[in-house]
Amino acid sequence: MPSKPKLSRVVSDGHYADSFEPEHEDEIYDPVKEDLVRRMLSEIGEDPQREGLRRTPLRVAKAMDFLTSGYQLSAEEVIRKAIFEEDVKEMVVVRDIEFYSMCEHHMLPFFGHAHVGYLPNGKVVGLSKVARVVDVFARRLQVQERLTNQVADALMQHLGAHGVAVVMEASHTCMMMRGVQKQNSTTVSSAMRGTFEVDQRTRAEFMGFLHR
Ligand SMILES: Nc1nc2c(ncn2[C@@H]2O[C@H](COP(=O)(O)OP(=O)(O)OP(=O)(O)O)[C@@H](O)[C@H]2O)c(=O)[nH]1
Ligand SMILES: [Zn+2]
Repeated sequence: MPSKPKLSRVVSDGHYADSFEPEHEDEIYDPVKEDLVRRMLSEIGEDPQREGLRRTPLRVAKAMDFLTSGYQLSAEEVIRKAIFEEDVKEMVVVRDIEFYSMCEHHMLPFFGHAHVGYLPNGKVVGLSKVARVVDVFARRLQVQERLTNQVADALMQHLGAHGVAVVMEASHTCMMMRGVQKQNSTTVSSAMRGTFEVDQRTRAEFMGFLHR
């Protein structure tokens, strides 16, 4: 019988995570991340070996990979795949795109809706790609303002639009579950590029689409 792999390693500066002996191969996904989670569980006074927590490090590692998968993606690639030449001159708005991100200060979720508008310059982009670009940047450690700017800049740059407008409205769980503990505040951020930045009427038209 081959002996079971024993996962015990130096996590950082000489500290060892609790040793863990998986019963099945499929209990391992990313040993380094799982060791870190196991150590965190121990540090908060939990028993990482108890039944309910045995697979938690694996689940957390997978969840973290998904929630930060935006680092592996490029907005340029997403957009490049679905640009169509089209003689459209009027504003296109994709609104109420839900997003989930994580604040870089506490690594706690913030979530809400993004509204994206652009003025085409001979080209339009597949609508789903607008939502995908939001996810590319949301699935990283963020502050809301930078997220808003990155979505606007990526669309402006890779779509060659006359202008791009992005408004994001979000609830920050680091302000709800801890800290100042305000349950009902939402944060609105905006980024205006090109025509939206310089022409008040264009901006007002966009804002008009957001009020139903
Ligand atoms: N501008 C901005 N601030 C954010 C965002 N997410 C979290 N923060 C804030 O980042 C700040 C970090 O402040 P610190 O004083 O270093 O951290 P803290 O002691 O945990 O602060 P409190 O949350 O007030 O308890 C807090 O005011 C958070 O509300 C964001 O997306 N944008
Ligand atoms: Zn935070």
